[in-house]
Amino acid sequence: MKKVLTIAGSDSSGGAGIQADLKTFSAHGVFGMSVITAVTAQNTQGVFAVQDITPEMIASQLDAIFTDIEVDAVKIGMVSQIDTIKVIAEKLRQYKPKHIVVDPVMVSKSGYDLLSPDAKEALIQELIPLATVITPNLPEAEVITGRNISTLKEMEEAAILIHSLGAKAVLVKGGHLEDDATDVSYDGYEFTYYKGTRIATNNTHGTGCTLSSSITSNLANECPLNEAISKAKEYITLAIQHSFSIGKGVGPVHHFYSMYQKAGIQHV
Ligand SMILES: Nc1ncnc2c1ncn2[C@@H]1O[C@H](COP(=O)(O)OP(=O)(O)O)[C@@H](O)[C@H]1O
Ligand SMILES: Cc1ncc(COP(=O)(O)O)c(N)n1
Repeated sequence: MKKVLTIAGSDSSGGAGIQADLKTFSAHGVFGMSVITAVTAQNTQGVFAVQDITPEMIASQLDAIFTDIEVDAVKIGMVSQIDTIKVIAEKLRQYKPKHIVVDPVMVSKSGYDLLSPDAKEALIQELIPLATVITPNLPEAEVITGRNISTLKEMEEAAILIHSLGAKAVLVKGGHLEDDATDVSYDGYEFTYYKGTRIATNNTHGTGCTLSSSITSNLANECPLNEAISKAKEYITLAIQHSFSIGKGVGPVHHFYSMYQKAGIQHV
């Protein structure tokens, strides 16, 4: 079985972060491991508190995994602080995993800063050059490039700029577009479009975490990048189609829809 690692924050409500990543890994038949960077007190309505894990403890978690287990692919999510970013980058440069998917998480859907505003530059300088693929949503791509982005053409231009910062490939996600939820990737040679019609639902908590974890699983399973992304797009689309309401706010996506269908288990 392939072994994949998420380096991310914990979401107590289970819709995003580490919890979404581990559910996605299980649904893809890969063995999931986690390095927790921060603990959030969070639900479907918002983020209420964050406690960052110390850089020393993050380094220890990474050492424990990499000195013992061969990791097939890594995904990076919420990284919170400058020192968190620095220690992760240092350890990944040391251990050199084959695939690194960077989801540059900045602000939660509920509007809370999950990345300290002063850490944006560190994320750009330290993590982008390590990325097999980086998966910004539109607001994140705007922060990284310093440009307004609202059209497919502007998404392509942003992808070129972010690629020039050192990522091997860039996937600009269109979840925040006005109409279709189409994503665009650029690998330095060509653009690829991953078309998606917008699903009318409020339950999109953790969509970005899920998409990047699905790409990570597919890369671990030796899919070429474009195939890893297009399969992940199919997975997130199905997961959003079968998303459901828990609590009073933005609900989670459904990770196990196909598995439950095959097993004849009645799903929500
Ligand atoms: N309402 C929706 N209908 C269909 N696909 C969506 C919807 N919202 C997001 N997506 C897709 O989910 C994935 C995550 O995108 P996005 O929501 O932009 O990321 P983030 O969670 O980082 O903000 C992308 O593939 C995007 O196109
Ligand atoms: C710990 C953690 N990591 C990532 C997200 C982003 O997810 P979303 O954009 O759906 O709020 C989150 N809310 N919490």
